Amino acid sequence: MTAIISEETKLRDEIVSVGRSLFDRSLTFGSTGNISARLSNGDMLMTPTNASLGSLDPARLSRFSAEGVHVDGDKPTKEAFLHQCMYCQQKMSGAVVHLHSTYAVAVSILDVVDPTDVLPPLTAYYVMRVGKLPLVEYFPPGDPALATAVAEKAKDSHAVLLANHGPVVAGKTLREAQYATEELEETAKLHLLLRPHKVRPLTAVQKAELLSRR
Ligand SMILES: O=C(CO)COP(=O)(O)O
Ligand SMILES: [Zn+2]
Repeated sequence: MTAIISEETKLRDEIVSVGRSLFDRSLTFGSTGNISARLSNGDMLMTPTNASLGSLDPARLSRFSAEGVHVDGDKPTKEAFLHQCMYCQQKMSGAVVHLHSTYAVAVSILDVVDPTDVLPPLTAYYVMRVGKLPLVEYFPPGDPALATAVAEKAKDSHAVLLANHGPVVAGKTLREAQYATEELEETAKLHLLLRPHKVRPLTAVQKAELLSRR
C-alpha cells in the first residue's frame, strides 16, 4: 500500500511539473491540452477539464480506475475517453500527452498532407521518438467519435495528429511522451520553415535502420 501511495504521489508531482514546463515554454496555452499517466495497478491520473497545464494542483488531478471509472478528483478532461483509447491500443504506454502546440496545429490544418503519415522523416530524433504520424479526421473536442477515430489510427502508431486541433502522443513513461511530443512540434516547425525549399529527408533505408534500434 505504501509503495502504491508513493508511486502515485511521485506521478502526480511529475504531471504537475511536466504540465508547467510545457505551458511555460508556450507548447500549449490557456486551458488547452491534457495529460494522463497510468499507475502500475492500471489506475489512471488525468488533468481536470478547463485547467491550465501551467498551474495544476497535484491533489486535484482526476483519478480513474483501471476500468475507466472516474473515482476521485476534479471533473476530468473532456478527452478522458480519448486518453483511454490510446492506452487500449498502445498497451505498453504509461502516459499520454495532448497539446495545442502551434506548429503541429498549423500542420494539422494544411490541405496537402499524406493522411497516413503527415510529417517527413527530417531528422533522426523525429524518427526515433515519433516515427509515424497519421492524421485523424476532424471531430469537435471531447466528441466520443473523436476518441473512436483516434483508437483506429493508434493501432499502429503511438502518435497521432488531430485535424485542425493538435497532437496526441503516448509513451512508456510521461517523460517519453513529453519528449516525443516536443520532437513532433519541432519537426512540424522545421517542416513549415522548409516548405519553400527543396529538402532531403532521411531515406527509407536510414529510417528503417533507426526504427530497428527502438
Ligand atoms: O485540449 C482540450 C480539448 O481538446 C482541453 O480540454 P480539457 O480542458 O477538457 O482538458
Ligand atoms: Zn485539445
